[in-house]
Amino acid sequence: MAPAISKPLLSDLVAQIGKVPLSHIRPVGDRPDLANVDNESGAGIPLIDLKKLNGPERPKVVEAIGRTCESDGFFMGMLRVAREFFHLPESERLKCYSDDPKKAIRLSTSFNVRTEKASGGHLRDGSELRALALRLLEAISESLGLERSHMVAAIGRHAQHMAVNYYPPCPQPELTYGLPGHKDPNAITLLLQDGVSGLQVQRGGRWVAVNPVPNALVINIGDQMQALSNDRYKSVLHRVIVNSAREREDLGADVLLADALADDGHPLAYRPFTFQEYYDEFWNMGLQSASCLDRFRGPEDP
Ligand SMILES: O=C(O)CCC(=O)C(=O)O
Ligand SMILES: [Fe+2]
Repeated sequence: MAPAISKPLLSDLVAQIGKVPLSHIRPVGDRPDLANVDNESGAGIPLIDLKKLNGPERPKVVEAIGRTCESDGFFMGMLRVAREFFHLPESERLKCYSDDPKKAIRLSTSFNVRTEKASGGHLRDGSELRALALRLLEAISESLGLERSHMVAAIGRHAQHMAVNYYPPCPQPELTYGLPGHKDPNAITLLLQDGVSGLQVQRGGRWVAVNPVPNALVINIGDQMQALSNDRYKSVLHRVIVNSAREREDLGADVLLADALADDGHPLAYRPFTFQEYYDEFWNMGLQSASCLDRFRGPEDP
């Protein structure tokens, strides 16, 4: 039987009332300010041919990955799954509903429904992408001047989350978000967007649109990579805005860390912590700030 939930799913609510429900309207100071988004320079987010990691040009690709991890934390590397799922009858969709953000497979309506009022429809679920993520971790190790296997070994046991995010058309996109500004808590995120824009990254204090490039993955560094690289690589603030004309979907795969610890020859910026500790803190703080890395700054015993 479908679980009883206190809030209707947002996609159904919007279709019924044709406007953003009051509960989902953001305070005036916390709205997307759509007129003030840089839609052009997102083209400057590097497009890297990952196939070349397997050939003679590997050193150049590794260097390009390192450069972009140090500056933007974002680079670029289609699906009908979400649309099919979200067009199923409500009773079928509710079978997947859970408000527990740590559950690997769940239907939800925001980043953290326990604390957030932001809009969105998300089917979080959890293969080939893992293999690519591990190859990227190898390239990232090399870009930091480490052995190819360093990051994967440092990470040790790891898990992967997969999320299918679905954003229904929103009649008043200026009043709310698809996902509010956040940094990813994991090590690395691989994202396959459909053809609809919505993802934005903060660069130099401005929001820049990461417009979809056909067949390209968007890859971004998360908090664990920032800690593992001892702050050399940055976990980057990003958000998703919605639009009134088109639904949008994407598929994201995150590599999570079990045990994060780094020493690249500099004083450690963070005290040793396990990913479980970090993940608990991240969800408990409820997106009050974009990341909780500062709470893990060390050393523990000065
Ligand atoms: O939907 C997107 O484009 C980004 C999703 C995202 O940032 C996330 O799931 O953490
Ligand atoms: Fe994200």
